[in-house]
Amino acid sequence: MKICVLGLGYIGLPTALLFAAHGADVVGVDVNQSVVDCLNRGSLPFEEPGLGDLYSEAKSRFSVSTEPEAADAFLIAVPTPLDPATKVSNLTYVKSAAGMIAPHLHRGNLVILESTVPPGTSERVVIPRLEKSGVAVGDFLYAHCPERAIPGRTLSEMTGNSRIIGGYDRESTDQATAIYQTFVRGQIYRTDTKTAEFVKLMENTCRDVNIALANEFAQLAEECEVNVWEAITLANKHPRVTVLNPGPGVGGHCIAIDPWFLTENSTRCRMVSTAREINDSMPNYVLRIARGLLAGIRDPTISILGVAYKGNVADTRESPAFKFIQLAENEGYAVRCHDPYATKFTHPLMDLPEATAGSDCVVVLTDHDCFRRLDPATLQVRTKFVIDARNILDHGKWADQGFGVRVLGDGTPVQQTVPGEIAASARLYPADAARPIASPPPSSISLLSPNGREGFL
Ligand SMILES: NC(=O)c1ccc[n+]([C@@H]2O[C@H](COP(=O)([O-])OP(=O)(O)OC[C@H]3O[C@@H](n4cnc5c(N)ncnc54)[C@H](O)[C@@H]3O)[C@@H](O)[C@H]2O)c1
Ligand SMILES: CC(=O)N[C@@H]1[C@@H](OP(=O)(O)OP(=O)(O)OC[C@H]2O[C@@H](n3ccc(=O)[nH]c3=O)[C@H](O)[C@@H]2O)O[C@H](CO)[C@@H](O)[C@@H]1O
Repeated sequence: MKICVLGLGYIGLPTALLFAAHGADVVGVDVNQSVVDCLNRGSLPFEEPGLGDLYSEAKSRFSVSTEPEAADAFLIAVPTPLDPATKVSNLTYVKSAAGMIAPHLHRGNLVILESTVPPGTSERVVIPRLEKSGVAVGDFLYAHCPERAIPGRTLSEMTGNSRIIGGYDRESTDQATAIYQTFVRGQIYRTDTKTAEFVKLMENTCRDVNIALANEFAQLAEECEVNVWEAITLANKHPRVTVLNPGPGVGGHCIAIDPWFLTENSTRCRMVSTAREINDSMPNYVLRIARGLLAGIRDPTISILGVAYKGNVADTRESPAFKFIQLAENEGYAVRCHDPYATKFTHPLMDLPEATAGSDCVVVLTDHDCFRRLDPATLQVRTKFVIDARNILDHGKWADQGFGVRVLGDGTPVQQTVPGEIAASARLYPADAARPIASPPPSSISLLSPNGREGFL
């Protein structure tokens, strides 16, 4: 079996390597020459736990190119970004990938779309472009097989998760199922292409709405001067309640985008767009807290800890840090950023001492594990304020070092946080107490539920 995988990013590369490691001959195709050069040098274009070992294992059956070639199966894993101005999906890359496959497509070949797309895209956009080959769908096989793996645990989820296979017809579903069964240990569920497209978007929209609810709870709790972290922990003791974690906003290439794909053609949606609005407003809310702390300080400097969209990853796509920084700079604050994982960002990334030197407020935006262990005694700040927008720091330790500690959702009225103090409710419910961990989590796990339940990431 020869498989041609178009798009060697966070999804396409691990998928291509898994196929190769399980016996297929794989040609990985990427239009970005630097990705191809990087792989040809034997390096990886990004980091993901286990990917280096998998690359070594798969190397002998894996080659890379900027052009597709004839194969038994083609898999499309190219980006599907959101147009920021219109909030409509940008299908340019998917269209181009289908157009690149067409000249190589033959009767009996299988084409799989893994990219996340609005419902109906396979039928309306992808299949017609593939048919320009002169082969009609039915004579070639087609399936939409959305990816569910979570960055930071991509390989274990790609192999262990259940999958949805949405075939154009029975034969397409059978063939696609057979290919995935070479490495997927999870259950495979069969459906049609449009339902598969819809299911993927529902999954991420469900998560976005639930995070929005947690973020709204955080704001409501503060209005009531209640610590939301304690409240969530207790609410989650109910057997049928699972509240997620509030935070500074929702980023990444999926959760912040896919709800718009689901609703882009709808005139009915209310809850989905409201959830997007709430999550997108969280940087404003965190900045409001900073504004309260920094009032009266001349030429204030904010130090951002974490610009990646979530803990223990380098990816900054759609990170809430972008909006927070832009708002902070518009407010007249100087901003200095530190992130031990991220390499690409709009602002210079500094090491920790440089990013915090002379700072008036440290703001934790990303839940990298290394921040949990940070020793505040080593920081040469000017004013000792810290805002923990992820509830991950050892708050007692920071307060002992003279920091005024403000945790997102801790219920402290802004004006009551003074240097050297920790909010009473935050002291009552420090991060470690709020998130008991029964056994050490895998290093890639960054978010634990307040009650430490599995499946909470
Ligand atoms: N990253 C995730 O966690 C994740 C999870 C599930 C689903 N998805 C979906 O998978 C798709 C890919 O996402 P990603 O994060 O891997 O993207 P990515 O940006 O990491 O990688 C995509 C790659 O495709 C290449 N490319 C663009 N056009 C091409 C073409 N015509 N032919 C060949 N290569 C081309 C780009 O150069 C890039 O290297 C998206 O639709 C995304 O929504 C992503
Ligand atoms: C349904 C689902 O699980 N889908 C996953 C998701 O992967 P992801 O990495 O984008 O997802 P998250 O980890 O949820 O992060 C998103 C943002 O939400 C913030 N967040 C999270 C939890 C919380 O309680 N409070 C928060 O504030 C977090 O910091 C970050 O900014 O989409 C992928 C692509 O489709 C899927 O493949 C993958 O299965």
